[in-house]
Amino acid sequence: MFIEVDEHKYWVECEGKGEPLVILHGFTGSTHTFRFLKHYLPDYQLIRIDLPGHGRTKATISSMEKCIDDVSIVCKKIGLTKFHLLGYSMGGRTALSFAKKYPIFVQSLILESATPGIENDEERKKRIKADEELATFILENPIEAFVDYWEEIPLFFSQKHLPTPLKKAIREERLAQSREGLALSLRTMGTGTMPSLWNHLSTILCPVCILVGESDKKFIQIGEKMISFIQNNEFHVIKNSGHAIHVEQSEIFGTIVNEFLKQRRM
Ligand SMILES: C=C(O[C@H]1C=C[C@H](C(=O)CCC(=O)O)[C@@H](C(=O)O)[C@@H]1O)C(=O)O
Repeated sequence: MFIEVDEHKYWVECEGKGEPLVILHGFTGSTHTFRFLKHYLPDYQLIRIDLPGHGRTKATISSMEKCIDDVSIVCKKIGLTKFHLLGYSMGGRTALSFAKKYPIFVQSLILESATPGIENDEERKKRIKADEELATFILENPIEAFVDYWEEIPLFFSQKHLPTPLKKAIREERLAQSREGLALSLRTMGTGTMPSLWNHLSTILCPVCILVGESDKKFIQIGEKMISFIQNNEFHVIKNSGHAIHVEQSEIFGTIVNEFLKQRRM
């Protein structure tokens, strides 16, 4: 269904019964990304939202702040006052930003391969420049050229061993995104553009489950640093997986999420 927030229209998929879990996909993803999770979470109401620039959502977003404000209104409009929140990569950055600003909503937080942003000003400026160059590349080339590039970044090397049908499905989801939407996402909600949350992690008081892939060295380091600031946390390094654990180790991912949620019921 579409939920309107000002002039924006968010595509939201809701299914299942039980405690609510709001799920936020990653860059190039959509509500399709986590549809499989219903098989591992039969006792939950799953709410998947297409983030700005992705899927069927129509939102000329201006910032991460505006995105999480919109998400808060979407959740209120569908009757959610308290929910578990799961985010993957870009969705993890968004979930963390949301939990910092709207803690009253968040029963527990699950972060897959997520960063709280970039603390160092010089590093942040470099990332903003890199994301701008990527956004320009996306707009100046066919979507196939971007997806060809994106599939080859080191973060996804471990996906090369995946079964062909699964690789095909991931590629098709990426090809289905609009170039304008992806560029908008990078320019307005990118890792460098978003305000760094590093100095705010200690204010996150809800239970936090952090998952990273064994071969994703960058995000293992980020996760290990994050848990030193987050009071109530559990940290999982998933064997035989890279950045997209939910793809590479779906069963382990679903089992950990289900176990974590069962111990944090409302
Ligand atoms: C390449 C880096 O950052 C990008 C990688 C992962 C994030 C993501 O959401 C990818 C999801 C996917 O394609 O499966 C993306 C983001 O957070 O927006 C980052 O731009 C990196 O080395 O940090």
